[in-house]
Amino acid sequence: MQIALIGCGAIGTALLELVKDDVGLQIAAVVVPAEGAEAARAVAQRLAPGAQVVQAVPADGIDLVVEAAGHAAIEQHVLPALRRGVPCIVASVGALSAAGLPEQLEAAAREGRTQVQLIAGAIGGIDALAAARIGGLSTVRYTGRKPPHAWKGTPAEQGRDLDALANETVIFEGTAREAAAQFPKNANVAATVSLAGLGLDRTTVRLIADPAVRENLHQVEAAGAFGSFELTMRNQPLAANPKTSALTVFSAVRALRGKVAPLVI
Ligand SMILES: NC(=O)C1=CN([C@@H]2O[C@H](COP(=O)(O)OP(=O)(O)OC[C@H]3O[C@@H](n4cnc5c(N)ncnc54)[C@H](OP(=O)(O)O)[C@@H]3O)[C@@H](O)[C@H]2O)C=CC1
Ligand SMILES: O=C([O-])CC(=O)C(=O)O
Repeated sequence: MQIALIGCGAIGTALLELVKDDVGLQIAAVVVPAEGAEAARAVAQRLAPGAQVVQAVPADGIDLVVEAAGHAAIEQHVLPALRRGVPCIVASVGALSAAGLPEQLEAAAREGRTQVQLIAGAIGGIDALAAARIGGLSTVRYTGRKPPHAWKGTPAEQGRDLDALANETVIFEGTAREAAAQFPKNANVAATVSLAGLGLDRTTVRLIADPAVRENLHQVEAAGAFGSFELTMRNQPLAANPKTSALTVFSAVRALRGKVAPLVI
């Protein structure tokens, strides 16, 4: 299977490392902005020597796209690929918080007679939540807790010095839609939990900067006709990007391998 990888940052690089010896998965293209091409070329040379580094998904010869780039890449690269009939795996699930984008993705996939797959990424329990939704859910609450430095470059910095935080601090409370829009690099999980469960506007979200934690913690509490569950993930962050959990990479690789494996779980 010939694959185009969109993004060659923390997730993209770790993904290339993991799939470099997978016989059925050939990375044919790495798609990055022009400014990032030189750095991506150095990574590709080492981990995917057969790949071309380009600014758009090649129009021909690609069987599958995997996105690990950021919200803007969905409109820029994923929608056109879907319309051409290329299936896409998406990590930047928070992009679907933009009004109309879920419908656009569905329309593009329908036009191309293909599918877009949103990965679970840094969170577990998505299978249980999506199944529970069929019986009816009453509440879904998500709490994301990361060390203060993981919130740098986000609205969490407004009015506070993250380096000086002595106690856990709630930096956001609201809906999953608001969280995903305001924290595009930190609240994709909030969007994923909501899309699998009660939706972007009925899922309540709390985001916390906590100097007492080293891992990225994700907690989901859900209740409905199925019963209830509470889930806590204590994810190791990637060294290359403390905002991103290593599990996100494993989740993307699992999705890729699931496309070629004879038995899938
Ligand atoms: N579902 C989940 O659980 C999670 C999802 N994510 C999503 O994954 C994304 C990537 O994470 P991570 O690898 O840690 O981020 P990085 O910032 O380390 O890497 C992002 C990469 O994407 C490239 N890029 C940015 N914009 C575009 C674009 N429009 N088209 C093509 N390439 C682009 C960047 O290039 P350059 O450096 O040149 O800008 C860089 O190579 C996050 O932004 C987030 O949306 C992250 C964590 C969890
Ligand atoms: O990787 C993580 O821990 C989660 C994350 O950044 C996100 O939800 O966007």
